Amino acid sequence: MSTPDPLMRPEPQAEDRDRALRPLSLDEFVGQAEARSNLRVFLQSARQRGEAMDHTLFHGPPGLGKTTLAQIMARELGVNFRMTSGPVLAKAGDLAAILTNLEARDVLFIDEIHRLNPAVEEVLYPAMEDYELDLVIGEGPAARTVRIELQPFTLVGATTRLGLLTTPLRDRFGIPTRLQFYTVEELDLIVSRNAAKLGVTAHPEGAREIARRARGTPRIAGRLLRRVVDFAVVEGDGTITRELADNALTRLGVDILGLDGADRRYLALIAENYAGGPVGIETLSAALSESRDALEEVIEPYLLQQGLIARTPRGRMLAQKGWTHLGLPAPQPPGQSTLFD
Ligand SMILES: Nc1ncnc2c1ncn2[C@@H]1O[C@H](COP(=O)(O)OP(=O)(O)OP(=O)(O)O)[C@@H](O)[C@H]1O
Ligand SMILES: [Mg+2]
Repeated sequence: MSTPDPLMRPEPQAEDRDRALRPLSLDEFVGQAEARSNLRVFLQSARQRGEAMDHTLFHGPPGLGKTTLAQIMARELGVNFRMTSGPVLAKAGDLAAILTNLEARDVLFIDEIHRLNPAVEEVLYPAMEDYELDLVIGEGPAARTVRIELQPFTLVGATTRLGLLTTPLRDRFGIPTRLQFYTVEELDLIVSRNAAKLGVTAHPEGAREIARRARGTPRIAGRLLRRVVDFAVVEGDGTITRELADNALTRLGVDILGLDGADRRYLALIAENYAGGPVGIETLSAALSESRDALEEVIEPYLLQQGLIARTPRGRMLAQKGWTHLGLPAPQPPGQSTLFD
């Protein structure tokens, strides 16, 4: 898959230094007000009853804080945090080994849980429901099943693709939680706090400019902040002013709505080659040389949320706001004519 603008792609990268900026408690975690206030209740209840918290599923676009919230849960529960991911668990035995090593009330985090192998998923069902593991020992006629009791634990799953989860797995999560894009105000607070953590001075309008152009995503806000700091250090006096942020972001190819080159190519393709659509996702994927998954998981959610495009049964369409953003006139709806034609 080609990702031409790594700066603006919200997926983690090897060079990601997100860790230093990661909030460690629910109080420090900005935004997601509804999810946060519910989690606060469930966490406290589990603590007071001395029981494992119910299994929790976080879903939503990349970089909105799923992994961060899972870590915060373990911390607030005062238990161990064990982390793995769907594609890593190749065999049922891999998961069994992890499950049997959990201590009472531990949090087991499975990232990309929609990519679990079906054989591994089967092991998860009784583990989630009854804290039991059915293991087959031996082969052929000598094979037998042994049941192993597990410590009660909390499974926290994360996925960018809720639709790809099987129904039985989805149904076993007592606390499904959707994460939303952040508002500019929330991102502003995150950027200001992160600037302080990095020891740089940001004017309020400077922080606001970065927030406005962070695509609703804290991971992108963190990454843009670091790049703007680079410009501030090298070309300014180390202070992030609005003008400096605006200049730096424009030079990085981030436009006033926070769209990057890949986003704009997506919009321009629908406008220029397909007269605004509708156009099918496979066609877009081929024309842009981006995988369908990348379009659906990374590019489209924000464009939809911003009202730049619309999803219809016949494909994607450019919305009025999309035409305006590209600086192009929207075509007249069929059957309507202007005064001059
Ligand atoms: N609410 C928040 N407040 C402050 N920083 C946040 C918040 N949410 C996320 N972040 C920052 O954004 C970065 C990305 O968050 P995180 O890794 O939790 O996203 P994710 O949803 O797990 O992404 P992915 O789907 O790619 O795994 C983290 O380093 C964290 O510092
Ligand atoms: Mg994550």
